[in-house]
Amino acid sequence: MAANNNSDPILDEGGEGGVKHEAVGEAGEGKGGGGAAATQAPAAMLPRSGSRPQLDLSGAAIHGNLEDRNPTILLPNQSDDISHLALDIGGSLIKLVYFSRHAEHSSEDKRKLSTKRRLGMLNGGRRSYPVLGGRLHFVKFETGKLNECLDFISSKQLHRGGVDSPSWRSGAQPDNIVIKATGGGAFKYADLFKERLGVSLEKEDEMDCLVAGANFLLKSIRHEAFTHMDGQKEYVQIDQNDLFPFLLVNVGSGVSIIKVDGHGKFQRVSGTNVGGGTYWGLGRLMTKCKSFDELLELSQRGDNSTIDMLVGDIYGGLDYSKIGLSASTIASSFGKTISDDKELSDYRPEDISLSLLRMISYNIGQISYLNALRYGLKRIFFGGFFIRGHAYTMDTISFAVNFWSKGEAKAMFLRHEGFLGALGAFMSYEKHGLDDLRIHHLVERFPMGAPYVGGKIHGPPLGDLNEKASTSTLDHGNLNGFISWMEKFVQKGTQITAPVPVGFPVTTGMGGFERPTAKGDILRSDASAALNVGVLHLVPTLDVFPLLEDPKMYEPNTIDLDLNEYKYWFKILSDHLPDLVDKAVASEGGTDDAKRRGDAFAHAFSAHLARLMEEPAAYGKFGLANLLELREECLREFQFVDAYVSIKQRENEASLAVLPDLLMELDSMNEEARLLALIEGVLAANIFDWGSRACIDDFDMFKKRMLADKKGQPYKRALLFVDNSGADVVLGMIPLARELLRNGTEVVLVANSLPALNDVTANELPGIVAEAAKHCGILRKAAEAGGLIFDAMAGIQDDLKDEPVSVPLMVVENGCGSPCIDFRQVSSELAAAAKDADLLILEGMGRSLHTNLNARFKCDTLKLAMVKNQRLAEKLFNGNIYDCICKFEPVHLT
Ligand SMILES: CC(C)(COP(=O)(O)O)[C@@H](O)C(=O)NCCC(=O)O
Ligand SMILES: [Mn+2]
Repeated sequence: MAANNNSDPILDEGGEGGVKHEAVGEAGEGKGGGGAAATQAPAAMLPRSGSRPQLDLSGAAIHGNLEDRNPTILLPNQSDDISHLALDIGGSLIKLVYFSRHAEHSSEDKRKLSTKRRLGMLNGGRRSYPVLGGRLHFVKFETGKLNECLDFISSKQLHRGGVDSPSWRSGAQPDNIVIKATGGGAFKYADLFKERLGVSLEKEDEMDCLVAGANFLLKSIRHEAFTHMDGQKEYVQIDQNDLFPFLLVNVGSGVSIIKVDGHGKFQRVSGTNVGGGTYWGLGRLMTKCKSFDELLELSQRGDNSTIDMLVGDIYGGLDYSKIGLSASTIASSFGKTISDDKELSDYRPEDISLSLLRMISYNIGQISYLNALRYGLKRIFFGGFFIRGHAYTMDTISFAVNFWSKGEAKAMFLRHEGFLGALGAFMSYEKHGLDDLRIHHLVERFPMGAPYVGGKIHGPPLGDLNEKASTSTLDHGNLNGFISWMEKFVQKGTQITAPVPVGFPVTTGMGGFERPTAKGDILRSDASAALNVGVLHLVPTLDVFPLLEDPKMYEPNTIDLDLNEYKYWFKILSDHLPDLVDKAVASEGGTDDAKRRGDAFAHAFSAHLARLMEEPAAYGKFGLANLLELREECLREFQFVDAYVSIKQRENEASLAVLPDLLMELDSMNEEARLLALIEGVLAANIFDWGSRACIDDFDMFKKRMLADKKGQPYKRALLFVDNSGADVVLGMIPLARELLRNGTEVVLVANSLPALNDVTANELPGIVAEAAKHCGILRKAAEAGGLIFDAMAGIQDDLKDEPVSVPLMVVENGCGSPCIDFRQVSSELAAAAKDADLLILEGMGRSLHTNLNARFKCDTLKLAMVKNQRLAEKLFNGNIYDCICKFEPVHLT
């Protein structure tokens, strides 16, 4: 399976987290590696892989000539002095945490800047949090391969603060660089670091670091902690106000048990010398295994009953039920080996490994439980290299804790378990900037390491994309008589339906506690954990949407992705992949380079899908929205700026051509008929199909609010979350916006920050509105007053004061680069624009069906979508494909 094939260079990381050390010096971020990325033209135009705004624009001012198309924008609060690298050098592994800053492009900044001015967001002094725009990467090396680690640091110039740092740019040789490090190796290898990199290691206390790392993770990452029982991972939402005290058990070579009472407040209350080193040491002696992972892998196929003495062995196969012991409970680890006159060589190494693993895991679980009992703690978090995401180890520990505590105490594990110390060391920099981070400032991405930068792409080629048959999937029905513009807009969409050959892996749940279910040779542990821990994008400009009724209870995804759902969406996405690759390659001119990147993208995305099929919870709690966003992020990683760019342009042009007719038709209707035509128009244009029934139809309620109640009180400000380019926005949402403007409502068009499928972006929208405004006085007046038309002509209204101004029509970005929206993480400009809003209109399947169908807001909300998927229509509404949703949720009724 691709996801676990470490020799596949798609997985060969080295650039952006993940793990692989094999790729040292090869990949990079398009700068440090000095590889081919720098020579690729599209790359130069693309903010790499960040679907979120990254700069702190507070206090921004334009320097130089204002007439200049791309004037320099000075960002006084965008600080340079950010710590970049910290290390945890353990006996087995070296863990690196490093930070890379992320630059954004001035053309985008201009639009944002003018929007922020209009929203009055440039007021006030400095931010309340330090600047963190950038990414936190997690990388591991075996300590035995320390040289590779040094090469990696050197190739990326991490010890000099990265390639962006002033010292690097000026070519100066800084002679007194200090890097924070923890773990025994910080002492042992200090001289080597000085010799090879010219840096001094500043030692940080290991316990301090472990606790600081754990506290940071539990505070800042939404799905960091999980339970693991019977092969099932379940993410636990930690209440920030109820985090302390807890027990932190770090299982490294030995085991430390720490009672944590708060930030920097902890006590090492116990420990045991029987830990990971014991398992590895004894295991190595008894099985001749060459590595820890090999030993762990052996255990997967083991049967410990040949070695351990079980209760049933003593009680003639019976349970000892009086004291609650089943026949299969281990009475004595390795107990059977005393009575036989067998030699070591008579036992299977697999069985030995499993017996050892169970012995040590139980023991750790039991000692941890006893300490939790001693201090009255209910939560025990386990970390350290011994766990390494190994399902059976976690199950064994969980079982022990559950068993001894009779279900009272909970064993939990951390996704970044191996990085607690390194993270803590990073936090020990004076200006690490992580202290004030909130969950909503962090976005985790799972890059594959962009292997097209210098590496070769292995695996079967996708074949000649041009040879694939195209079929039309759009079916155009009747127009119900009154929307004659539709006829003029019939344009055939094509879709390639050839499937990508990616096998369905088997389930990997452990399926019961007593014995690990054999699951081939795949060990989902450190070896493949490269794909489990992503890169943390730190985005200080993200906010929680202020109109969410209850942010704590909010869950963006409408359906849970269980394995069955995964299988279904896996197939949909796989089926769609060749078409997407085709479009992406064409969008970059169809060059050889674009083809190569297209292949790489397809492989990388297929590997993600395969990984998730193997373990749906591998990347944290992952819903359909995350899956759809992952695809967009994957495209961006392979430097596809906008796969649908020309399709979008074509459809915008075609739609704009028929807009005048539509507006004329609408204007000839009475108010009531017009509102119906407008809402039907939005729904029809969302898929470009109709003849459907409404499975949720609150139109009459909305009409009452808009028409009957309006006279006294029209909406003050409506946020219209737009979806697709072309007919959807031009012939659906813009006419609806126009109607609201006509009623005296301010309209904020909210669009994606970055492209996703054929969705219109916030950068494209002013141009489209300006074109539409040519045909309509209402739009023209509103767009001019809001400065939109000036934006579209690439100028900025610099005469605007810094106070918020009431503008009738404006465009803001939503902070997303996905077809869906997670209202826990939106752009700060959207959050600012929401302050005075009393109507939300969410449009399209991604934003109002896959996500937010059940979301509640503090103001009236209209959700409009065409259900373009049969299964979903059946599942959610007992309906059919192309049914419509017109869901109106006025606040006074809730
Ligand atoms: C990707 C989408 C969420 C985009 O829909 P939109 O938000 O543009 O209405 C949606 O088209 C979708 O779920 N497509 C997959 C459905 C299918 O192919 O059956
Ligand atoms: Mn869309």
